[in-house]
Order: sequence, then structure tokens, then C-alpha cells
Amino acid sequence: MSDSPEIFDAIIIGTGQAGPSLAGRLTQAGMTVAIIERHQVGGTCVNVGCTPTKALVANAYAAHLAARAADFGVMLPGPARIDMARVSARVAEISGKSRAGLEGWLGGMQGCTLIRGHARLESPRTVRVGDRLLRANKIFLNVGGRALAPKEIGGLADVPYLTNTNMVAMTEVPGHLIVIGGSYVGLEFAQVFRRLGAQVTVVERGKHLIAREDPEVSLQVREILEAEGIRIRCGAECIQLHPHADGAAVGVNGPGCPGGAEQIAGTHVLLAVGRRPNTDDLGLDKAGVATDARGYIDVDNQLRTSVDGIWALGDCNGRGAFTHTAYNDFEVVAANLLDGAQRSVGDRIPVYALFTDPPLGRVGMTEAQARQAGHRVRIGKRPMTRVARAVEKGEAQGSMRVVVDADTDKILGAAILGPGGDEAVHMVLAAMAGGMTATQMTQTMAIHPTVSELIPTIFGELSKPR
Ligand SMILES: Cc1cc2nc3c(=O)[nH]c(=O)nc-3n(C[C@H](O)[C@H](O)[C@H](O)COP(=O)(O)OP(=O)(O)OC[C@H]3O[C@@H](n4cnc5c(N)ncnc54)[C@H](O)[C@@H]3O)c2cc1C
Ligand SMILES: NC(=O)c1ccc[n+]([C@@H]2O[C@H](COP(=O)([O-])OP(=O)(O)OC[C@H]3O[C@@H](n4cnc5c(N)ncnc54)[C@H](O)[C@@H]3O)[C@@H](O)[C@H]2O)c1
Repeated sequence: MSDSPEIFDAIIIGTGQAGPSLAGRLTQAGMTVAIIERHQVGGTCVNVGCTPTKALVANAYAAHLAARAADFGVMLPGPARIDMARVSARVAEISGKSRAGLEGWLGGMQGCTLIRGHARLESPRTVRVGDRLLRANKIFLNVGGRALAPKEIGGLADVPYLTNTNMVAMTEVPGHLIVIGGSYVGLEFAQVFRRLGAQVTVVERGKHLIAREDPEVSLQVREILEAEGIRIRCGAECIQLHPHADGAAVGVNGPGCPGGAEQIAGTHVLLAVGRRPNTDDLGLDKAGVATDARGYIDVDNQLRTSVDGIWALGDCNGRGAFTHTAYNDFEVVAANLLDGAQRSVGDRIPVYALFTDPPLGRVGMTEAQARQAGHRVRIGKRPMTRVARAVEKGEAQGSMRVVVDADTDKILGAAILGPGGDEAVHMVLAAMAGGMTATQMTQTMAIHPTVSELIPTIFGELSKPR
């Protein structure tokens, strides 16, 4: 083990969504950078998150469209057959190319050294990776997170279960997939595997799926999934896994857990009940870096930790749990360090999508959040059955919904659940970022026939203040 450190200008731990781009900017500025990765370059998004899941969503969409072919007058000789080996090969190829691209970029980056292994802080300026000791005056933590396996779910030690990591590499369609957790990870996989032919049950502890959303939106997502044959059990408490001849049984009781257990037997169980940060084995205590009770690293709006010279970016800082928030963290840190800017992560407008089909695009506040923040609101909404493009595509499920401040005419948020909802919501995002009012939106001409063209219309049909 070496005690004389290798000196760099900067050390980055993790090659997720912030680290590699930051390495690029720092080396362009003439710094020497060590970037350390213990597993796969590209982290969660590229290898076991966004990229493989959105590839799977596309596979599943093809299967769904094939099953609906006759609705469009396209007659197939028989039901479509899923070749799971080809499905998984396609997914692996897309992820693999993305990872290889990043590896090539980092490998060829002048001034950057990619080190493989687990990194641990030994002091506020030093990091150990195996036998190597590294030292730098600037350290950036981009260590991401992993699937949570909470102790309150009994039987996790006795029954094999899946997480997003092995789900994206499935080479067989499960007979009956039981998904524990009815949010982003759970619902995307639930619909994908239902469309690929599995029986699917979603078990969610909360009263509603995707509990952050307005109940109306959550209910519509539920109806869409149930119409495809997914069974949904909300309000499930005291969840216990038991061995079962089929594979596994999930025991579920109702609120407060009265009465006997309801048993749901399945072949596979997916745990999708949230994530935890990879900070438990990072030596944060040796450097004096503070975390909250759940292990997220405390940061200010410029993503500086409690220790001068150490920053935390991406999922591990608890300020976002998306690829775009991690990348934006990089942009904020790089601008402040290298461009003399004063950017703050506090300024960004929350935006994300749930990539079920149809997808849910979300920006800003829900109605409930707006009321909680003290706004009097006006709501604009329209079902997709009244959106020409959705009807023409034969995909008229869902609705669009906007939230406006009744006193200032300021746009507070939107939810677009429907074909292209993940894209269309950017029109509202751009309007909010540019400070447009609801009235100004009504005067914007959009392309016909698109889902977006109805956005100005619904801003012109707002409810009375409430
Ligand atoms: C199934 C799933 C689907 C998702 N889909 C989307 C989506 O569609 N859109 C979206 O915006 N977000 C999505 N996300 C979230 C997104 O993947 C994450 O928000 C994003 O990857 C976070 O990036 P990050 O850079 O913070 O961390 P990560 O991408 O997790 O990267 C952290 C890296 O650090 C490495 N590391 C950790 N500790 C150490 C250590 N001590 N030493 C060395 N290396 C270490 C890890 O191996 C990892 O490679 C999804 C997540 C999941 C699980
Ligand atoms: N489309 C996207 O952008 C996308 C897709 C997947 C994941 N992600 C990211 O990954 C993160 C993790 O997603 P997730 O869906 O795992 O977590 P989540 O925190 O969004 O939701 C977890 C769900 O599990 C439920 N739950 C928690 N404990 C439970 C228990 N003991 N039993 C039953 N249900 C329980 C919660 O009520 C909640 O509905 C998200 O925060 C998101 O940022 C994003």
C-alpha cells in the first residue's frame, strides 16, 4: 500500500451523469484529473437505469402495437411472439454502445486518468483506491445510489428478489411478476413486462400510485395500467416475502394490518421502493463530510459540502434523482468554478417524466403543491379524447392539466399524460423559464395537429380561482 500520494488537481469519484462531463471541463481548463469508477463507466443511467429501461419501453411498445394491429386494419397471421433473447440483446447493445462511447472519451481525454476500483476518502484531501493513494485540493463526489431494500419488508433474506439492475438484463419473460412499489421504477417495468407477456401485480404501500402527483393524474395512470391487465394493490402494509412453489409469495395486509394476510403468489419479485445513496462506504467520516439521516450528502445551492474543497453532485446529494438533475449539477459546479458564475441549483424548475405509455410529462407544481405553497389557483384541463392528434393516433388515453396562479397569472405547473407528453411538457417548461404568463401562452400559435397545440388552448380555458 502506497503512502506517498499521487498528486492531481482534482479527483472525481464516480462516472455517472456529472463526473465525466466535469472531467472534460476541468481538463480543458488545464487541470489534471483522476476519475474513479468501481463498477461500470456511465453509472446507473447508462447501464441499469434510463438507457436500458427506455430501450425496453420501446420493445414493449412494439409488442403492444403488434397486439393492436387489427385496430388499424393491419392483419397479422397470428399473435406476435416475443423473442426475449432478441429483446435483451437490443437493450444490451444500446447500453453497451453508450458505455463504450464514454469509456473511449474518458480514455482519450488529455490530462484525465481513469482509475478502476472502490474509492474511499482518507482525509479532506486524500482518496484511497486499492493500493493507490491520491491527493487533490478539489474532490467531487458523484457516487449515485442503489436500490433500497428496507428492513420493514420481511423475508428479503429468504426469498430471491430482483432490482432494476437484474431486471434490465432479463432473458426470460416472468410468468407472474410481483412489483413492490408503484412509482417510476415499478410502473415502467410493470408495463414493459406486461406488454411482453407476463402477468403483473403491483403492490404499493401508499393509497395511490405515484403519490407525488395530483390524485386525478395518478388515477388515470392506474386506469391505463389496469386496462392492460396489470393488477394493482394499493394501501398494502406489512409486506412480507415468503418462499413459494411458484417462486415467491408476497403477503400483504390492509391499513394498520388488521386481519389475515392476503397472499399473492408469483414467479418473480421486483423491489422498487426507492433508492439509497452510495455514501455508506465512502469514508465521509474520515473527511468530515456531513450527511443527513438517510445518508444524502449535505450541500448548499452551489453543491459545496460541509468541507471546503469537496463538492457532491447527482443523486448522492439528495437535490434531485434524475439524470438531468445530475447533469445540471455538473453545469452549475463547472460554471461557478471555471466561468466565474454564481449559479444555484435552487433556481431550477422541477421537471421529469414517467415513461409509461402514454408517458406523463411533469413540470413545476401540482395543484396540491401549489395550494400548500399558499397560491390561489386556476386549473386548465382537457382529456386526450379532445386532442386531435391523440385521437388520430388511436392513443387518446390521459389528459393535460395546467396550474396557474390566480392572482399573478404566473404559470405554476403542468401534467401532460398522453402521447408525446414527455416532449410536449417542454413547451410549458420553456414558458415558465422565460417568465411567460398564462395569458401570453394563449396568444402563442402552435403546429396542427400536435398535442402541444392544445397547450395554449387550455391556458385560455382556466377554471375560476379556487
Ligand atoms: C430503473 C431506473 C430508470 C431510470 N430512468 C430515468 C429516466 O428515464 N430519466 C432520468 O432522468 N432518470 C432516470 N433514472 C435516474 C437516473 O438513472 C439517476 O438519477 C442518475 O443515473 C444519477 O446519476 P449520478 O451521476 O448521480 O449517479 P450514478 O449514475 O448512479 O453514478 C454513480 C457512479 O459512481 C460509482 N461509485 C459509487 N461509489 C463509488 C466509490 N466509492 N468508488 C468508485 N466509484 C463509485 C458507481 O459505480 C456509479 O457508476 C432512472 C433510475 C433507475 C434506477
Ligand atoms: N422516469 C424517470 O425519470 C425515472 C425512472 C425510474 C427511476 N427514476 C428515479 O429513480 C428514483 C427511484 O424510483 P423508485 O420508483 O424506486 O422510488 P420512488 O421513491 O419514486 O417510489 C418508491 C415507491 O415505493 C413505495 N414504497 C416505499 N416503501 C414501500 C414498502 N415498504 N412497501 C411497498 N411500497 C413501498 C412508495 O410509496 C413509492 O410509491 C426516483 O426518485 C426517480 O428519480 C426516474
